[in-house]
Amino acid sequence: MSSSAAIGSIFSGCLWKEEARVSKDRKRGVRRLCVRGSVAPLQQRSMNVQISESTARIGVLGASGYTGSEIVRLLANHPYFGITLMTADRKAGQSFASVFPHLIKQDLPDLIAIKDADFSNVDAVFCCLPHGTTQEIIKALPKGLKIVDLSADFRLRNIKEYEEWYGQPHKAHELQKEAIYGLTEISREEVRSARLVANPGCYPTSIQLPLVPLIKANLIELENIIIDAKSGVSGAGRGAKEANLFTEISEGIHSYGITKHRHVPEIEQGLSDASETKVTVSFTPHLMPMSRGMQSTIYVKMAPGVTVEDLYKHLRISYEDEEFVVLLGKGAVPHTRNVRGSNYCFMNVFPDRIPGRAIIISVIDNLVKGASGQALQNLNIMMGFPENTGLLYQPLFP
Ligand SMILES: NC(=O)C1=CN([C@@H]2O[C@H](COP(=O)(O)OP(=O)(O)OC[C@H]3O[C@@H](n4cnc5c(N)ncnc54)[C@H](OP(=O)(O)O)[C@@H]3O)[C@@H](O)[C@H]2O)C=CC1
Ligand SMILES: CC(=O)N[C@@H](CCC(=O)OP(=O)(O)O)C(=O)O
Repeated sequence: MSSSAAIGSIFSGCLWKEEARVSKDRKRGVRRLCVRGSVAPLQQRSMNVQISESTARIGVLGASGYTGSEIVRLLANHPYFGITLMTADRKAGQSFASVFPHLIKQDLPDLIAIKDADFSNVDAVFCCLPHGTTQEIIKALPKGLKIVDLSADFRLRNIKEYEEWYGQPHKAHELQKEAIYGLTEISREEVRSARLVANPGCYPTSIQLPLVPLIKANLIELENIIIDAKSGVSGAGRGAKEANLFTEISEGIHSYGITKHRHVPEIEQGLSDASETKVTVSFTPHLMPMSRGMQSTIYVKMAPGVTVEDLYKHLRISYEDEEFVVLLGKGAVPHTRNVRGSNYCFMNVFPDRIPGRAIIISVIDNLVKGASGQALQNLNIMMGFPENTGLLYQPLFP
């Protein structure tokens, strides 16, 4: 797809009132959503976005997994992206609807093995594969493709650090240099011109969104950042594991990866970039008996003379123009259930009872802002579309 055939300029923050129906663009082999709709500008911030009438052809690698299927769900409301390729491993050869019956209404290609994939029919891919399998697969993809990789394989700039924390050799050093870390609100401009985006991990997304602006503004101390985080079980993927059985997870919570979780270097990389000095954190994740959702509770010491009101004001200024990051009203507690199924990050900041300290709470849906939603936000930017396209799903409640 080329976005050069401009037919108009639109506004960022558009609210699409959609009437969608599925049809098939036979010439391009795209099964797509045709959208008739009107654009209601929410903010008059013209971006002169180049809109083409043609639909970008999307491949979803690992479509039989949780993040892959979440991409498919989100693309149901995307007017410019149509899925032409879906791959699986064990489930190759099956229809997508037989693996995910809840998405039966979408007209989709069958799941095939990556070795049988024809990429001549694809403009961009979402790579939703386990880390460790991804580097060689991406290395072999045609060079013209835009790629958003949801795995951890290209998130760490320091190859040695990757090899240490992931316990395996990195197999695509050159690509690592090219990859842009796609925490959208923080690195939007670099994402715009990227060919390969490393989509952040779910915990690092929920943690960096509040901390990066506060660190950049020197409002918090860099020592003694303590992060207590909790995730729903879908964060562990769909593959069967004894530790993730209902009987192991329900009616209890437990910590895991204490001091050793793979997201530590990713969080520290982002916070160190923000402060331009090495930052270390204490990070302990927990598994919660819920299918989706993530909360990070972050304990920080404020810089001398700084108050919680200063943190609040700075977060408000940092995110007031952002569609997906929401600083709640003073005192309101972010709940994971209030962002479920949506691309929102809700956050807030509270005074600790210990003077000089603050408590920050950030919640996301691990599968949306923590994975597939942010991935779509990034690809929209890479392809020149408004970044909220297909992402205005409101949270599911209850
Ligand atoms: N779940 C989450 O909340 C988040 C996940 N991520 C990352 O996104 C990636 C995908 O995660 P998720 O969707 O949860 O994982 P799943 O285990 O649910 O899905 C993995 C997908 O990859 C396919 N697959 C597995 N092994 C191979 C292989 N060797 N070659 C080709 N395809 C393979 C599977 O196919 P099949 O099922 O047919 O065997 C499946 O489609 C991972 O790297 C994960 O760490 C990132 C942020 C959050
Ligand atoms: C509940 C659970 O198990 N969550 C996963 C994190 C999911 C994620 O973001 O994983 P990647 O960094 O591998 O992409 C974990 O802790 O490993």
